[in-house]
Amino acid sequence: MKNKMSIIGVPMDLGQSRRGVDMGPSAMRYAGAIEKLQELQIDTYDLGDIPINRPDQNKIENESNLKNLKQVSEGNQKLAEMVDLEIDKGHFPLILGGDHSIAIGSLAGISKHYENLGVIWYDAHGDLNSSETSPSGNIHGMPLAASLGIGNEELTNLYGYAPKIKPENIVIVGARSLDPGEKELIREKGIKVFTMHEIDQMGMSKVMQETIDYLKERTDGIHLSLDLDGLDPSEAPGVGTPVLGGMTYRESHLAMEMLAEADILTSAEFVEVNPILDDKNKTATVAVGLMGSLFGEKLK
Ligand SMILES: NC(=[NH2+])NCCC[C@H](N)C(=O)O
Ligand SMILES: [Mn+2]
Ligand SMILES: [Mn+2]
Repeated sequence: MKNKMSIIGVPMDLGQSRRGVDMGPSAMRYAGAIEKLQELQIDTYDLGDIPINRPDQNKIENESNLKNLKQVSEGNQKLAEMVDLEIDKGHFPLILGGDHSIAIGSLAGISKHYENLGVIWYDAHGDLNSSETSPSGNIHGMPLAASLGIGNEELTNLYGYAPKIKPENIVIVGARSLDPGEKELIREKGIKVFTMHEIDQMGMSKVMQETIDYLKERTDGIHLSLDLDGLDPSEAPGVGTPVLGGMTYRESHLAMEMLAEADILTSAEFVEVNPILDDKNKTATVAVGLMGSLFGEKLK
């Protein structure tokens, strides 16, 4: 892994309907994210937070059913530019969310640098909806589809090109809440998914080994998009869309340790930390602990 890391906060809460996830970057910084990285001898550049415009409450700004489309795409455009620039400098981008809609901007900025960007989507959800299939109109349920070039053009064509990624370069880990349209897309595109069922049956070690082996041979860079709701809500309660039966704290640390060991990541993001819904900043603290394992912290 690169030894220079750029931290980019994205205080975005407009991709879903529960306020507070905009404070995720602060919560993770407060939980010691920067200090943790410095402890690991990583040259850390904290670039602060990207400004996110608030919607004008007095006017309905778009005709589509996508909530806050304008502000979400504006924020993502800025994020894409910033990520792109940091990679140009040779830095590893670590993005702190914010709701998961920010993956649209992250991937837009990252993917320009790779022919075959791999994506590990660590999440209870597939985030493979489009305006046609979304049950909620929340853009945080759409970033993976948008990056595949599916959905509203303002999202799919963000940063001026589409698609950002290929279906065969994605691995979803921890899925347990998939909408009908998402299941159909997974089947149609042959997207690799390890649901909780497979994690229970195979064990996390085997799941991660297969994920690593699968992506290593077909990609030239790998982005980890880690949604804290991938973990069980008993261990990560501060999320807006919790789903029971998730990956444990230990399984998640093992996954991060295996990624560190394989040394395959070229960028990462931690999203959906909502300190308002949290229990004494527990979820942000878990996120920072996972960053430790992901970036090489050793137990002995
Ligand atoms: N990043 C997330 N937490 N996504 C949750 C998405 C929930 C649901 N599938 C939707 O599209 O509305
Ligand atoms: Mn999720
Ligand atoms: Mn998600």
